[in-house]
Amino acid sequence: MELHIAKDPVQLSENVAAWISNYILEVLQEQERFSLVLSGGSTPKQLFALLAKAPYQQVIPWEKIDFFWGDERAVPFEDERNNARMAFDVLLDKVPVNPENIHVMRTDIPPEEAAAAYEKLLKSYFKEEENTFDLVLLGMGDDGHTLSLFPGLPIVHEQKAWVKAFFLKAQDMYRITLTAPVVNQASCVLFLATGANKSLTLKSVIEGTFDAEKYPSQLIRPQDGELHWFVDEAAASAMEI
Ligand SMILES: O=C(O)[C@H](O)[C@@H](O)[C@H](O)[C@H](O)COP(=O)(O)O
Repeated sequence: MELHIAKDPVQLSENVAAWISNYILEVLQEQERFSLVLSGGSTPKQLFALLAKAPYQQVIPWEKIDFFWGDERAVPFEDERNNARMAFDVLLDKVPVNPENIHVMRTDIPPEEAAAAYEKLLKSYFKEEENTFDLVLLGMGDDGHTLSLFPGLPIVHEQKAWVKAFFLKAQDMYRITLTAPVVNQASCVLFLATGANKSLTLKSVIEGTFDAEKYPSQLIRPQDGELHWFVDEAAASAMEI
């Protein structure tokens, strides 16, 4: 695991944008297409906005990227809580992407059907490849959740399925989410976390003993890939380093 600490959220977004852009260009020297998983939540918004502007808008070969999502709130696309909607508003509507390469988790059909359809899509996209996504962007909630893997829920123990839907009582909505097993087959996973309100949880996730039931973010350990945490000083403030 590699930890990158930035001064504040602005510097963090700048560092991550530069890092991602280099990584995409490097990987595309070896292969034709790049698979990228976008995250929801508020932290990546600033990053997406940067990527939509110069120099990244011009430098990144957007047409070679296949876009996926880590999780989705089962609300209509028009609803501002919809993760895909945020990515379109801030990034995808502003860069030269091919709509055919954007793979949203559908919210216009029952959540279980959407999860099954997404799993089918991923299995056919990755076929027999050893690794799945080239890059997965993730966020971490104050409670240690990532994706829609919330503390204490059965989804945390999923070993087999790549995508699952379930009703999240606490938010009175269905969630559709990738599971830890499919993310752990990715070539590279990058967590973004900012703010003092995440500091104690971040310390437990990174430096504490393994307790995935309590801190689902600990489930993310790519078997054969890289794991990077990009955090700001406030989020890192409780850690030993
Ligand atoms: O749809 C979601 O809610 C997420 O994808 C979720 O896992 C998110 O990444 C974290 O909750 C962090 O969110 P913030 O960046 O808003 O703190």
